[in-house]
Amino acid sequence: MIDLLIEKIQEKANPTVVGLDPRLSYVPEYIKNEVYEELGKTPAAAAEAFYRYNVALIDAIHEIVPAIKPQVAMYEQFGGAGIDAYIKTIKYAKEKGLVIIGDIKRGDISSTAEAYADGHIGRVDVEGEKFEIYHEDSITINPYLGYDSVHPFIKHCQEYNRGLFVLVKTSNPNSGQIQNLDVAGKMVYEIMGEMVAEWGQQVMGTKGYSQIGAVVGATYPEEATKLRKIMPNTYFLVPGYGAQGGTAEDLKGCFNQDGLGAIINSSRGIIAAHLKEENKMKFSEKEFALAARKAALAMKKDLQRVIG
Ligand SMILES: O=C(O)c1cc(=O)[nH]c(=O)n1[C@@H]1O[C@H](COP(=O)(O)O)[C@@H](O)[C@H]1O
Repeated sequence: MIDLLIEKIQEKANPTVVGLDPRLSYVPEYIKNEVYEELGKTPAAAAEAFYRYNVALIDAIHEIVPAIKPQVAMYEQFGGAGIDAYIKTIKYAKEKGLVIIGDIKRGDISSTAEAYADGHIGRVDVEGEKFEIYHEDSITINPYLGYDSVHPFIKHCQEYNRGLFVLVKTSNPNSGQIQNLDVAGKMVYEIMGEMVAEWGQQVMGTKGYSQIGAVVGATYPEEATKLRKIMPNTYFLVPGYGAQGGTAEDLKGCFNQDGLGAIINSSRGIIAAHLKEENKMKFSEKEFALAARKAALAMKKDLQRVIG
């Protein structure tokens, strides 16, 4: 997965991942009206609205960005239909050549982690027949239960050429409550960074980076710079740019000298660009995907300032 991700980043000259975190309030009225007519005002209609919205967004951005990151909570809140919309979105994006980072943030004891790993980045077994269910190229996981909870995922990265992005230093305001605790002279996030770097050595790709990446928030540039040194061969998935206040300047420390090492996420900043005050007059309701495309192009340009 990591080699493919790097290839796509280089091909598009753009280290951006678009977060597909749909909300009904972002979906234009004409799409909602269509699905409500077909399915009523139901969870199934909400899920179908998300799918149609995503298809238009993917059509508009797939030539600009290398990857998407669908956030599973947005879909699974609507039950089975929501999960179907999540899977259909992934299949559609893969047909368009995009790399998929499934933002599922799983973490549990080893036997349960195996089931998550089988379903998301491996195969499920039904009486000896193997099935691939979600088709993500990589997923996010929460490592704070320790190595036995992470190992089943690493095994699948080896077996199926998949990737992980492991939460190390998250972007949210309270992330320091635990992640910045000082433990014998080191911060918890630094210790986690060391562990992730070490785990990653088991599954190195061919371009100097591991299949095991790390989530490092754009909102904590100092921590990101420290982690870059602790984890030279680890790709960073960096959320927090845009809507959460992270700027291109804050991202400098996330990249290596080779201009690689980080992929920057923006969700609301791209997929809800049509709702920004300054865009409301520029784009009609039907042009929401064009607004997203313009936002993705603006982000690409902004990032080029820091990586050259
Ligand atoms: O793992 C993540 O993707 C993630 C980790 C983190 O530390 N902070 C964070 O915001 N995220 C996700 O990144 C996305 C950020 O969305 P925007 O703030 O709208 O760009 C959401 O899907 C979050 O769940």
